[in-house]
Amino acid sequence: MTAIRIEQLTRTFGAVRAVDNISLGIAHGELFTLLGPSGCGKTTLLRMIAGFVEVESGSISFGDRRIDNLPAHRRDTGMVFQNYAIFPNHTVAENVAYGLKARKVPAADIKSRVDKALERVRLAGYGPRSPHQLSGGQLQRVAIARALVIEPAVLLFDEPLSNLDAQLRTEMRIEIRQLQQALGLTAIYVTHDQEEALAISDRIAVLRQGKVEQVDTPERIYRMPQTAFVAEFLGSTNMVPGVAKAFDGRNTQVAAAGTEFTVRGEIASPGAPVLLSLRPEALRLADGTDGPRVQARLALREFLGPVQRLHATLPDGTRIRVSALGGAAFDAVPGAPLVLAYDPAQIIAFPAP
Ligand SMILES: Nc1ncnc2c1ncn2[C@@H]1O[C@H](COP(=O)(O)OP(=O)(O)OP(=O)(O)O)[C@@H](O)[C@H]1O
Repeated sequence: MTAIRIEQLTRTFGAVRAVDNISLGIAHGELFTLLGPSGCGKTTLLRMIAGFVEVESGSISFGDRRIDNLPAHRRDTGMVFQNYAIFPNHTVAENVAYGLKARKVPAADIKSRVDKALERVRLAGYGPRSPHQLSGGQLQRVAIARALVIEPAVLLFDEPLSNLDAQLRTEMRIEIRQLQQALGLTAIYVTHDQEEALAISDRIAVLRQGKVEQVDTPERIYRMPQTAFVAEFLGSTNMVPGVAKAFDGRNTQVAAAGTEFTVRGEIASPGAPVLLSLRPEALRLADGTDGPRVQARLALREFLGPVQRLHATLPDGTRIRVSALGGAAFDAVPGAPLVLAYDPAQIIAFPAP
């Protein structure tokens, strides 16, 4: 059953179409991420769902109930903000109790619900503390407890981890995911961090200039991007322009970078300009096994521990990055010839813009 249905939602600010005719369906128990670069409209869309930004046209429904005409406090959502939005002069317990008091929950129930929510975010016993006695990660957990305690139908996360340092971010995103799965919560999560989106989402909507570019599982978004924008935004890739040549019934040859690439499928008619996305991990140092390959030269090698990043120059001078496993014996010096092998199914072709 669809938990959230967004239909033809639009919001403009002056000349800017922040949200431009977006339609999406989100399932029960799904962690659904809105991902995109700054200004793509993800925060505006989240705030329209929360009720903080007015809907201009279109509709939002939770189950079979239309909610876009309700005030924010009657929408049954809990929101976790980027800046935590914790009241500094109230204790942790009072902060968590806030939504329950506003909903006139009897005092006797408040304490047990607050304790349970703090336990869920691993802060049992922290209720009497003052917020300034907590670390950034603990403050964000208080913010999550405060959103959870009202048992909302939908949990909304607005870049919840962007104020935390890198290590805490990766720890907290696992906590959020585990909590969301354990409680079976439906959640919408806004981030501009592609790794975070890939790591925690059931599905991701990539937004660009107020429109949905692609909606898919993390794996499909990464492996089968439908547009060059999605391919470039998620993970690093090498974009190489080329021209399609013949299709042999299985693969299309593409002239690019002073050489030829073999790409799975009939990607374009002969003579059509294309853009190839070559993920660094889709190329490897040829080891004598079969498969198509291209000649290159080593420009630079970065040793990164588990992997090495090779910067290679293709015959026309185009520079690409190639990931090689860190353990592979490799002692070539800059200028040395390299033979790069690849699987034609791992090269994605887009029509040239
Ligand atoms: N209240 C507002 N008044 C005027 N313009 C706005 C307002 N809110 C958002 N915008 C504009 O709408 C567009 C989308 O903004 P939004 O904040 O939704 O993007 P975003 O993807 O969340 O970006 P960021 O990651 O930087 O927060 C931007 O061009 C922004 O300047």
